[in-house]
Amino acid sequence: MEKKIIIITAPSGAGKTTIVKKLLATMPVLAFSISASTRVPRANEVHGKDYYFMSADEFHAQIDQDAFAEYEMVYAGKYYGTLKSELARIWDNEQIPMVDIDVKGALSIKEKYHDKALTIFIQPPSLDALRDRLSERGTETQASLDERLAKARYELSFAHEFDKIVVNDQLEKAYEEVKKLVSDFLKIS
Ligand SMILES: Nc1ncnc2c1ncn2[C@@H]1O[C@H](COP(=O)(O)OP(=O)(O)OP(=O)(O)O)[C@@H](O)[C@H]1O
Ligand SMILES: Nc1nc2c(ncn2[C@@H]2O[C@H](COP(=O)(O)O)[C@@H](O)[C@H]2O)c(=O)[nH]1
Repeated sequence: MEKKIIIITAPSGAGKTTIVKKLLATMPVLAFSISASTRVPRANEVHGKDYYFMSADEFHAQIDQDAFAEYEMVYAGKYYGTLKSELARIWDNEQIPMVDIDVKGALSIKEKYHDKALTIFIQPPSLDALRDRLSERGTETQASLDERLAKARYELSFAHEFDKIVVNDQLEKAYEEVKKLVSDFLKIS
């Protein structure tokens, strides 16, 4: 099987994880690429399912071993990275990695795998909608919300660096659009 990769990126709160979860539920050929992160797990998050949670020392040891396809310090001094071993695990399983990462990380991984990658930028309808979604998700403090919104303004300017832009105004419509892009890319119906 050809080693393809799908990269979904967006500012925090745009809805990429929601769309990715819906795709994973209907397209068994896709597998979620579990990132490594030094952030604290949220309630209900599971090590080895949502993230490989690591201490900063463990993460740095992985950097020293050149274990990452990409990594970034994304928020609040916390590192997030895509492990090469995770991509290999998914390809070995005859599946396609679905990589849900921040904009800078997506630009570097696109550079690395450009010949086999489909990159999709999920665009929120507005910054106000982004603020509302992050507030309603209930995961952020005022400080982390401000940090994510400030970064979103910058990230939105990179939308055109990606293969496709999908506006997530109505979830179902955005999901169907992404599903069609992925199906066309993988040549499956
Ligand atoms: N089209 C939509 N309309 C309204 N709410 C939405 C829509 N899409 C997603 N949401 C909600 O917005 C919130 C943020 O979505 P989600 O967690 O998927 O964003 P994200 O881009 O993955 O964020 P992060 O990068 O922080 O992980 C969630 O509570 C989700 O249910
Ligand atoms: N560059 C990378 N960014 C990643 C990776 N895994 C997740 N992320 C992005 O981090 C933010 C914050 O996530 P949260 O779970 O704390 O809300 C979000 O934009 C993720 O997409 C990664 O491996 N590399």
